[in-house]
Amino acid sequence: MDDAVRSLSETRATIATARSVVVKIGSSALTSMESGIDLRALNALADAIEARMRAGSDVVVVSSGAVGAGIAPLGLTKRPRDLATKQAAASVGQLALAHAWGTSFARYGRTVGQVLLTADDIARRTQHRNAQSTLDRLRALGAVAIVNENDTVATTELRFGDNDRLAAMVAHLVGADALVLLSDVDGLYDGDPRKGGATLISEVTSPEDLDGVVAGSGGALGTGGMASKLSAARLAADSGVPVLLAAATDAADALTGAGVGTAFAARPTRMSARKFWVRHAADTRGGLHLDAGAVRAVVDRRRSLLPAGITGVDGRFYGGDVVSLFGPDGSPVARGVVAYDSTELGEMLGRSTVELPSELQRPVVHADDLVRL
Ligand SMILES: Nc1ncnc2c1ncn2[C@@H]1O[C@H](COP(=O)(O)OP(=O)(O)O)[C@@H](O)[C@H]1O
Ligand SMILES: N[C@@H](CCC(=O)OP(=O)(O)O)C(=O)O
Repeated sequence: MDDAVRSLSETRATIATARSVVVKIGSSALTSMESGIDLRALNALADAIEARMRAGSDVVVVSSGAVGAGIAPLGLTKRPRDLATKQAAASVGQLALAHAWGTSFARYGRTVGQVLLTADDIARRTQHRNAQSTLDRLRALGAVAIVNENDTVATTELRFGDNDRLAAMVAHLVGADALVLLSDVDGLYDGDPRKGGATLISEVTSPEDLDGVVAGSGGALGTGGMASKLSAARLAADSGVPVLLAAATDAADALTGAGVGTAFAARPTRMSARKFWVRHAADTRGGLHLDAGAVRAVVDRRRSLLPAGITGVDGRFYGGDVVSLFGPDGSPVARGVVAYDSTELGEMLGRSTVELPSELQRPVVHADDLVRL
């Protein structure tokens, strides 16, 4: 480890030396309303990413900017608000964006592959695994994956909502050691920096560091603003991936030394892929209502859920689906993979395991498939 890395905090040193990195670039840093893609900015980003790859890291790029890149070519003057025009702009812009990344990395003889994902792809376990294999294979072949949401097919319900969240999901999907969010702002401030008087926060190590922080909306081209970056940083950190939020114009510094921007510490142990999927990615198909004893067993004592503590079943689901678990007051306390169909559970409710036939004696939700909220 060189001296520069040694003098950084542990979180920054981890990001600076991470073997596998997801780099997310926001629309505001890559595109403008008047002229679409900013090729100079994109080339500078590709330079910084290529340098990091040559230093031995694998990099996956999550690139926003499809809608932003489609505005000028379609003769529009502002970011569209309605879904159909946004999707039309994205279809024009994504083509230009992927082409621009391809041309830029070609300067180094590096190939790029386009990976467009919807939230549904991450929520369904087989698609999730397929996306994982594609990203792994691209990496193994030395190509850079350029990931974006599949905007032209993602409907309101199936959207990630913002690419910060998508990037945090991808970081977990590829087992990244660090996530770098590059934007038009040089880090997290305690208030909206556009309003003046705000102070840069250099490091976030616990939720208390965010007390009093006002995360405002984004620019004219950005989607989620600072609130979505904070929630993505929390999601990544919660799953064991440290995050650096920095300005895209500082990409070279962010990717070589990690000495700029705001660093978010990760929790020490990485959540298993299965638990991450249950907690953050999977759609829930129904719910189980628990009595107070079952909530104590599942939440406090980390036990499996047995039929005796279940008082009600919501919705129709099948064994293997993810369901929500609710406490006696109706608030969600956990999520987990259910072992039985909703129709089977009806007769099992409230009964102790020994009273049930042997084929119904497995826990309803096994402790290994259960995440507390
Ligand atoms: N507390 C805050 N700290 C930093 N930036 C903030 C804050 N609140 C609001 N912002 C604004 O969030 C913007 C970045 O969000 P956004 O436009 O969605 O970026 P991107 O396109 O990179 O995803 C910045 O331009 C900044 O003005
Ligand atoms: N998928 C959209 C990006 C949406 C988005 O999250 O944008 P941003 O807040 O700039 O990261 C696009 O490419 O335009």
